[in-house]
Amino acid sequence: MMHLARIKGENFRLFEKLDFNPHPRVTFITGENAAGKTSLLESIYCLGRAKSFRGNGPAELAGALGKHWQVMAKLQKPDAPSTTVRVAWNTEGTSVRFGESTKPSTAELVSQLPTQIIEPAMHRLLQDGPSYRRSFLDWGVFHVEQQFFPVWRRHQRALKQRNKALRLKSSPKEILTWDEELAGAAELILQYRIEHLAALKPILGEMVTKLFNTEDWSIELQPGWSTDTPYIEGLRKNLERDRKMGMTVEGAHRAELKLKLNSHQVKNRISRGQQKLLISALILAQSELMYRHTGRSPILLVDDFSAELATEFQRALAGLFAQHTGQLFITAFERVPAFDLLPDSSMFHVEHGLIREC
Ligand SMILES: Nc1ncnc2c1ncn2[C@@H]1O[C@H](COP(=O)(O)OP(=O)(O)OP(=O)(O)O)[C@@H](O)[C@H]1O
Repeated sequence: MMHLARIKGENFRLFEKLDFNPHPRVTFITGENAAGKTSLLESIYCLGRAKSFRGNGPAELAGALGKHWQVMAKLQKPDAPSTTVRVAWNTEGTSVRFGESTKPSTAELVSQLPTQIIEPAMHRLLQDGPSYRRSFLDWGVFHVEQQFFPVWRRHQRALKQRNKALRLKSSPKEILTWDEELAGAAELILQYRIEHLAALKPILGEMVTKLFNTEDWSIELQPGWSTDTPYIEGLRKNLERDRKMGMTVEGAHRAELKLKLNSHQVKNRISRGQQKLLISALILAQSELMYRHTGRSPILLVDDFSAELATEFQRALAGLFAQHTGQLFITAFERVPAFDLLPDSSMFHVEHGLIREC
């Protein structure tokens, strides 16, 4: 399986220098508070996404040595020469290098080095607004369906233009010029999302049934508009409302995923520990689907493994991770017995921005 074979960094947060050889399967990273565990995962995330997952701009990631940082890794693929990936920042901006390609687009990088993170702030995926669930869904569709990205981009462009025309109170004729493109893309996005969810359901179902000991669960897509009629008809029918609101009220950009467990919306009912298991199951199910479709698995970063979980849930989570076919990086304060369920692994310890193998 594709994996990162050597990771090096410079001046990345508290790491003046970073250089270690992770395990092709599972790398555990332990350390005290503020030792640098999350920063280490963040550096790997930057390699795959060219940005942080903590919502910080690139300048925030620069350490004490000045206004620059870089992260590099050797990406090893089965039966192929390794590729060097490098993401760097200085005051002129962020630059990315992927093998021979010196200016890959973010979409290219994301598709070449799929990376996912499970971290404490992810409870938003279940608790907060629909945009988090849409991003989750679309991440999976993007990696499984090659045609999705150009359609999604077309959709974003048409939506932006139509909304601009609505905001500027343009004439109905001008607004209508965007409808066909927007509607065509939105209908396709809906189809891709429906197909993805149908393929995801059985994989997720197996995980959820095992974790929660129930078959009473559901995941449902709300398309974002009333699908009784084609989207384009809705756009035309609701033109006056959209003009009044200054935006396109309905559409694929309003889609929502509804999750229920034991007949209740998960948002209102489940504990923090259960949320963590469910979010992990969602991400692992998508990873498995990606593996079945493309033969590739994402690199999975797991921050603060034990947080919110007592022993039994820790074992359940480790059991889930044991099914992951891709590379895993897992941080925790200390080694816990559940790690024994992932024996094909290496253990590292971080302290004040230094990493050493244990
Ligand atoms: N740009 C930066 N330059 C130098 N140090 C930084 C920078 N950004 C953050 N730090 C420091 O790095 C330290 C490590 O933070 P990090 O979040 O990686 O720790 P952690 O091991 O995940 O801790 P916890 O388990 O408490 O979440 C913090 O003390 C933080 O102040």
